[in-house]
Amino acid sequence: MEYSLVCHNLYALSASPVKKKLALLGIMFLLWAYMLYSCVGYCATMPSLVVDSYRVKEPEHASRRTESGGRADLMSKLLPRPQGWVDLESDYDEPSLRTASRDLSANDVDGDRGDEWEDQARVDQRSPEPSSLSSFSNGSGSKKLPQAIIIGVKKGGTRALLEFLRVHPDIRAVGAEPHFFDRNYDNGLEWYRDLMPKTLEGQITMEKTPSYFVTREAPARISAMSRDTKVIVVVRDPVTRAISDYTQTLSKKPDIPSFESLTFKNRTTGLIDTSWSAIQIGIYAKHLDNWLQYFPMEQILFVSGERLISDPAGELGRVQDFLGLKRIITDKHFYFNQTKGFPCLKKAEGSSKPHCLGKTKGRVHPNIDPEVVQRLRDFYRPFNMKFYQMTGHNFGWD
Ligand SMILES: Nc1ncnc2c1ncn2[C@@H]1O[C@H](COP(=O)(O)OS(=O)(=O)O)[C@@H](OP(=O)(O)O)[C@H]1O
Repeated sequence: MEYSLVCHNLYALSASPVKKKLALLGIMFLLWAYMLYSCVGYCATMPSLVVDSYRVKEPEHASRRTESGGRADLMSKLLPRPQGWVDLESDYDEPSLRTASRDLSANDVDGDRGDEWEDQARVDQRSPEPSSLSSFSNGSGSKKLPQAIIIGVKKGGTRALLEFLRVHPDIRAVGAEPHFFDRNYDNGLEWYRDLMPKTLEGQITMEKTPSYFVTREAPARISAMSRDTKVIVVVRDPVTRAISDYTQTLSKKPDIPSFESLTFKNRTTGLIDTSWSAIQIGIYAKHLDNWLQYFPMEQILFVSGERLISDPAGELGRVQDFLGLKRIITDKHFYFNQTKGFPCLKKAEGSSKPHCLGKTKGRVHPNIDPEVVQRLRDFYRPFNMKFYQMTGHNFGWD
């Protein structure tokens, strides 16, 4: 009886053209609802760190708007959450490097992020990456702990390296700095894993947090996660690095003392203040010593911050070899942008447009008294020599 009723209804439906259209509309609606449902699910699986960190920076009215507006919330779920082009700065100094009077950026954690909104706007317009798309369509891929980490050094060129590496189809990376092995270790490995993008078999998960290099506990913690983790250190002339570090702080706190006065404990005796983190970070040999207690040299790759600017493809070639990847990132990917004064990508990851790093990368440094620069060169020389010896590579800073 029921069966014949259904048959009858189906027959009636197929008989009338109006009803046919209605049925078609109904099917389309169901398909649309299914896609919407899948899309919300997909977006919800994207790592929330980047978005969350932006929320911190969102103006108050914006967050109020999101809290009150269910629609805005739904839209924010539907829009792709990008991982990339977060030119955030590393302005967190490891507590061990802080002193009450000398750490000028102690209250300045992530204080430079606002400068990068320009870049972020570009990210939001980018189409999802191919691997994201495949995850979207078949739900494949899973979040894995990173197999390779850029551990430093602050102001060495770590952002440039990570953004260049992301062009490689076999590398997926977190955009923001997780600071797991220094600040957020208590959150546990599952928290950390959850920040990672989904990867397919054979893809490498990466992150960069430049403060790890100077964090005493970091090597032991990373080794405890996996002894096989590959670590990459971008090193730069410690004197220029210190000035770059100071320039970053100065951009946020224009009233800080001069570089010259911060450099010395006592200007008359010429005694360098090694408790100032800007100076301390550049004693690479000392920090490396700590890493060598946990990692063999073969698992550490040193990238020259200088060569990353003068020959990005050359340095990227070495990094791809180190990671066991095919050399896909080559000269063809870069062009030198005269206005920026730095190499830029012809096509950023997931985009067809050229891209340079944001304005907090490649700042104009203040002029520093040449005598002070010379004094710092003399100070770093023995540490640099030791570092060249340890790494078997002369970086040419002296
Ligand atoms: N391609 C390209 N574009 C722009 N900037 C480049 C590039 N390659 C290297 N660099 C240098 O990177 C320096 C910033 O280093 P980091 O990204 O490690 O800084 S941070 O620690 O994450 O804040 C930044 O330092 P400053 O010049 O002192 O601003 C740059 O010199």
